Amino acid sequence: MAAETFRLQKVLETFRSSLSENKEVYVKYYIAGWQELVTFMNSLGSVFSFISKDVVSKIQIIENFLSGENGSHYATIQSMVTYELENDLVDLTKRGSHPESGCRTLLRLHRALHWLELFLERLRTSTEDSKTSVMCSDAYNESLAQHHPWLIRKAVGMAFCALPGRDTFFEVMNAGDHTQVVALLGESLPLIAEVYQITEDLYANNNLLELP
Ligand SMILES: CCCCCCCC/C=C\CCCCCCCC(=O)N[C@@H](COP(=O)(O)O)[C@H](O)/C=C/CCCCCCCCCCCCC
Repeated sequence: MAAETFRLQKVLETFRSSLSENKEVYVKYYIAGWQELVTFMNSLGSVFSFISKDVVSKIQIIENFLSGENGSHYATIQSMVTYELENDLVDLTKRGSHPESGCRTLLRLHRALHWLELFLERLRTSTEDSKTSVMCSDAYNESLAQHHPWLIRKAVGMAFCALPGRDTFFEVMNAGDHTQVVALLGESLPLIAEVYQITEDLYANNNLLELP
């Protein structure tokens, strides 16, 4: 079977589809957006496979909830939070009988979405001599790093050194020439930021931002 081709346009479409009219976030499209990003990361080589495996396992956990008998409660992030909290399905302070709740699993992807937003904004405004490894690690240090232990931070730091240059990145995004990629990034970023902010507010209002 031919490997799936990444297109930045598809990421834009899935995150756009994830927002309902009343600004709820559809879980199905949220994880479809992540699936697209995994395709991108897989095309960068096996040095990133420990990262994509983690994302894939989190996507799988959420997909299992979605296709399970209580799947309808997982239609949006909002309904998932209500359902899991009302039914005591979330380990709130320490890991216990619900170590892989939907809320906790999605929180890990949510934090990573912040990294993505910061990184893509750097990429959008970068110049020819900007280094993807520096943009990536600056964005990482400002976001995800504070949630990762030393060992993971070290491994991630090493993986960043293997990142291809800016030109290759733009090429793999598969969205035309540099000007077109920059324009599409400009279109995608507000959507990603909106999805991020809606989720952040929801989690903050329910004291879920530090789930173990
Ligand atoms: C539009 C295309 C351009 C950019 C495309 C980028 C594609 C990026 C795809 C995925 C990004 C990484 C997502 C990482 C999710 C990490 C979730 C997490 O924090 N997991 C940790 C905690 O989970 P639990 O143990 O509590 O269950 C887990 O311990 C982490 C394991 C692996 C390390 C994760 C490192 C994240 C680094 C982020 C930068 C990735 C750079 C990719 C390069 C393109």
